[in-house]
This record gives sequence, structure tokens and C-alpha cells, in this order.
Amino acid sequence: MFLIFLVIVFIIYSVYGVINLHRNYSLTSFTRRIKTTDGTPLDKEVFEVGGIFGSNFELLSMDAEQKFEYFRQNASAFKRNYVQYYLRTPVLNIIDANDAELVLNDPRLLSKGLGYKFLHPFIQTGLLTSDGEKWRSRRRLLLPTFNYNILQQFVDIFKQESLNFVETLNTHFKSEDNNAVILLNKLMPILTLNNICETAMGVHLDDRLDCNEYRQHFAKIEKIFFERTTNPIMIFDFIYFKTRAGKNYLKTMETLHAFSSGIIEKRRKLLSDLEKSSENSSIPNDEDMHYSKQRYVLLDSLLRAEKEGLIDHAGICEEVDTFVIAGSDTTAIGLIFAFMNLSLHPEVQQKCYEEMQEHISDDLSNLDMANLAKLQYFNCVLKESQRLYPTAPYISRECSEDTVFKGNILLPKGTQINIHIYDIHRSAKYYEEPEVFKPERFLPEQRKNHPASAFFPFSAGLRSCIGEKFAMLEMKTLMVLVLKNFILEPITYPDEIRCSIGVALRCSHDIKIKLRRRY
Ligand code: HEM
Repeated sequence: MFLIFLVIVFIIYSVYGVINLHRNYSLTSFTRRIKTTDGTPLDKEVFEVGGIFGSNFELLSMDAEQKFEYFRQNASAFKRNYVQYYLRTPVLNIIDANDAELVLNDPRLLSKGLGYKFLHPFIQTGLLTSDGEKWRSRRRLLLPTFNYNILQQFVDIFKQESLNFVETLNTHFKSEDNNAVILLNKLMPILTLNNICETAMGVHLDDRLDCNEYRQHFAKIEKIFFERTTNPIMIFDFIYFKTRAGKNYLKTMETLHAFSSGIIEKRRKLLSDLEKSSENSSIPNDEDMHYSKQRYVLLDSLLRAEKEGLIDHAGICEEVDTFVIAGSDTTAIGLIFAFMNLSLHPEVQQKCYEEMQEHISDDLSNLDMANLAKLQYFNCVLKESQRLYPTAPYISRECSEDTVFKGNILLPKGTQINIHIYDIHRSAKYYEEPEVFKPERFLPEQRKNHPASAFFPFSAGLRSCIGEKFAMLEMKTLMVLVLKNFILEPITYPDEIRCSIGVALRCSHDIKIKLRRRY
């Protein structure tokens, strides 16, 4: 009898223990739960996605497009921030603009999310992925290289590269025809990779620095990056790098690193040749002249810092890798969707054309920062395009310690905070007819119709994009050159576009437009 009593007590105790454990831990995810600090139900604050196995297996069988859609469906089903549990990782998904602003302005939440760690073999801990003091000192070092005077000089390069681009577009016309079909996703990345290398790195791409190969390898890396973030088995380096896929990944990385090493080597040589030629006061060759007349670039800041012992060669490599990819892939996506939207909206295109004709002469002699700043409607078009197609559909932070958010939500150390820019930008809570392309919403008199916090394609707060002004100038300059020369007509329509998840916004198929020459 006593034994039966003991067994019953044991069972009750065990059940109680498990219930208590379950309250505090997501047992199948081996992680602590996000909770309120005062014991009120979490559901009052955020939606908690249930399921005995957490969300561990939800993404496993999905392809990149389905994963992208999965987050959109979550946003429209839950309609508020939601919590999920993955293996050893609580995740707070933010789809509320004010809460996104709170996270991005919180000095305790500057560390990047777990996903970025899979980029470390490629860009190590450069500005985008580093944390703490390293990030702070790099940001201090690099910020001045985007000042007004330097950007002003970059505009000349954007202009030259855009002229070259227009020439390339002209080669797509058959002689008897005034119609050319352009694959935006193929052409834009070439232009933007050239631009970042010419401007921030002060290096001209040539056969040695093969841009196509670089892009193909980056696409591979990106695919693997996402497979790894959503597959619990591939998360661990010590398993992953033993697999064949892991070994191939490291090989791909070598090609990418060879590209950035080539850039550094070229700039070092150029600077040393310039130094020598000024010592000998001989007449520098054409290329030297081109660069000496030109500008002080980001890479020079890094090389100078190396001389002062503030950074080593490995540090320079990680920053070059970071800036080459962050400064080219992003603006390429911005341009692809801006041109697609212009092709779909002839009235918007016409307004841009008229604004541009008023401020920029046909010989482009006054195409500079001051006149680009006058193109206010261009700004609206670029912003509206980035609202609908934000280059970074989501960004992520990690709690480096237990953190109380909004006064009442306890986020355990290691919690990932995913901010879904895409969902906020398209939310009916903030925008009237959110799916409709309306650049006018960004005109000064209409801006009050949506909260400022509901638009942040370049992120916000201390870790916002360092290249925002650079990107806007680059995109505007190309728009001027293309609209001066061509009329854009649609081929690809928004309802045909299937976005897929990636480091940045991806689309699995081509985005095309048709061009007609203006003259
Ligand atoms: C349309 C173009 C661009 C968009 C939409 C964009 C967007 C963003 C976003 C959303 C972030 C924050 C990422 C995060 O918190 O995880 C970011 C950071 C960053 N961006 Fe951009 N970017 C663009 C162009 C550029 C360009 C042209 C450069 C370089 C010239 C650049 C360099 C960087 C760097 C280095 C960071 C990390 C900053 C830090 O953590 O201190 N981006 N960008």
C-alpha cells in the first residue's frame, strides 16, 4: 500500500515537474522560453507559435521560395510579433514598426543574429558581422570614407560607369529594330560590382579579377548559407565541414578570397608606383594619373591604418570582402526593382524624365551631387521601390545576455530577434493600399500618412547602412543615364515574381524589361 502511495506521489511530482519545466523551457528545442517578467500570459504581448516540436521541422522540407512565403503567411496569420522555438534558439519575430525601431535603437541589441555567423568563413568579422569594440573601432575608421567630398568624386565614376552601361544596353538592339530585351538581374550586378571596385577600392576590374566568376561563387555561398540556417544538422561547423558539401564550400571561398586579395594587391602596387614616381618626379603613366587625380578611397584608409598598426592584412581582407559584397549586391537589387517599376508605370517614368530634364543637361556637364539632390521625385521612386522590394527582407539581432524588452518581456540570452522589414513595408496597418506602387506617398506633404518607423530599407540606429548615401547616388546616376536614353516598357509583372529567401531579396527567375531608344 505504502509502495503504491509512493509511486503515485512520484508520478504526481514528475508530472508537476515536467509541467513546470515546460512552462520555462521549450523541451523539444532544448531552450529557455521567452516569458513575461511579471508572470502575465505572454500571449498578451506576442503570439507564441505552439507545437510540441517547436518550429524545428517546419522549414526543413521547404525550398527557398516556400521559406520566403512561410514568413509572409506567418505575418498575415498572426498579425503581431510572434515567438518561435528552433533548436536551442528562441526567436522573436518582429512585424510591428514601433517595436522594430525600439530594437534597432537599443544599445544592448547591437550584436548580429546567429545566421550571420554562417557568413564568417566568407567575410569573417568585417563591419557587417563584427560586434563590440571591434565593430565600434572599424565603424569609426570607415565612416569618414563616405563623407561629402569623397562621395562627390564618386559621382564622376558613377557617371562614367553608367555611360559604359548605356553603351552595353545599345549593343542589345538589333540594327533594324528599336526594341531590346534586357535581363536586369544579369546586367545590374556587373555594373554595381564595377562601381564599388572603382570607387571604394580605387581599382579597375580586368580579366584577372573576373567579376562573373565572383558572382557565381557568391550565389553558391548564399544558397548554402540559407540551407545551413534552416537545417539543424548543418548548423554545427564540426559536422558540416566534414561533409563533401562543407569541403566544396571552403573551396568556393578560396575563389572569393582570391578576388579580394587581387583588389588589395592591385591597389598596393598602384600606390607604391605613385610614391616611386613622385620620388623620381618622373611623369606618371596614364593609369597613375587617373588614380592620382582621383580620390582617397576606403581601401586607402585601411592601408594607412595598417601602417599605423590599427589593422592587419587579414583585417583589410575582411573589410574588402564585406564592402565588395555589401556595396554591390544591394544596389543591384535596388536597381533591378526600380527599373522594373519604372517600366510598369509610364506616367511615373514621364514625371522622372521631366524632373531630370529640368535639372540635368543632356551633355551631363552638371551631373553632380548638388543637382542629383534636386531630383526629389527620383527619391520617391527609389523609396517606393525599396518599400515594396526591400533589398534586405529581414535583419537579425542576438541578445548577448538576458534582456528585458519593452519593460515586460524577458528574452533569454541567445534569443534571435528577426525584424521582418518586408512585412512592415507592406503592412496595411501603415500604408494605404500597401501593394500598390505609389511614389507620391514619399512626397513631403504626404509623408505624414505613414509613420517614419515603417520605412527602413537601410535599417536604422547605430548599425544602419554605412553606404546609404553612396547607394542613393549610384542608383540615381544610373537612372538619369538610362532615362535620358531610353523609354522602358514592361515584360515582367509583379504577380509573376516569386521571391526567395537569401542573404538579400532574391527572385528565382529573370526580371526583364524592354527598351526603346528615345532618339
Ligand atoms: C540599396 C542599397 C543598400 C541597401 C538597401 C542596404 C541595406 C543595408 C541594411 C538593411 C543594413 C543593416 C544590416 C543588418 O543590420 O544586418 C546594411 C548594413 C551595411 N551596409 Fe548597406 N545597403 C545598401 C548599400 C550599401 C552600400 C553601397 C554599401 C557600401 C558601399 C553598404 C555597406 C554596408 C555595411 C558595411 C553595413 C554594415 C554596417 C554596420 O553594421 O555598421 N551598403 N545595409
